[in-house]
Amino acid sequence: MELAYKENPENPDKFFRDALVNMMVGARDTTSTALSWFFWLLWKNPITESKILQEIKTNFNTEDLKSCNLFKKREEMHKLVYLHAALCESLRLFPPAPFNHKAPKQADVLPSGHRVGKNSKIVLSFYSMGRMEGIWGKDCLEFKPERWITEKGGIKHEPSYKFTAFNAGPRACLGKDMAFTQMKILATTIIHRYSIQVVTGHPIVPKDSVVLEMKYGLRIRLEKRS
Ligand code: HEM
Repeated sequence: MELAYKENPENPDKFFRDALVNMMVGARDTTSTALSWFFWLLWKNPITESKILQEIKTNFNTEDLKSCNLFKKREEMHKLVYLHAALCESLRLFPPAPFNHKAPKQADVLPSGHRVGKNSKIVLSFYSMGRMEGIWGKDCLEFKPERWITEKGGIKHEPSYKFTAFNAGPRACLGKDMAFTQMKILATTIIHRYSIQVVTGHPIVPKDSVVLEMKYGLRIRLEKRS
């Protein structure tokens, strides 16, 4: 975008349009898609939901919970280890950016020994990588937030070349921290007030698209917690 602006400084409208579309697709659509899959997985895994609810109640006092005055300090965000783990697990199984592609500037040999020609394109399927037994183990298809938690109860950090939802290397997502912040605020605010019930019979199917949205959306009923 910076390059586009420098090459064409007399047309700032195009620059701002591109910046805006970039943010809408790269920041808004990815985060909202991640949350749809997350809430669907919670509905399918009520034990995970109750563990998150318990974690919220343990870490916030009743007054703050009632007034939604939740994240006054950034450190509060790091207390919700189980919620963080459940979000990572959801992003592993349903990465909002399900694939990426790269092209070499010149013919090269990959560390694996594969030769790539100047005009080749390498397609990386982040969706498949998140479900490969060789990468995540025998239980790779199970939704298991525990895999992200260390024996000492902290977050287990996985290398970005393994957990690829935010891409890896120099073009990795710049908004990763902001995305987690937004998802945690939203998830905490909703989960401590409501239980999400997916409408019976509503089909949940991934859309064949650059952003892994739900083809028919997520139709839900909110049940207020007592
Ligand atoms: C769950 C939410 C998100 C996911 C899964 C995600 C994922 C990604 C991925 C896979 C890329 C690499 C795209 C490519 O190479 O073609 C990327 C790039 C980027 N993301 Fe995110 N993103 C998320 C949220 C956000 C948010 C909230 C922001 C900003 C507030 C953001 C800003 C960016 C930017 C600026 C880049 C381009 C980085 C570069 O090319 O140097 N993202 N993101």
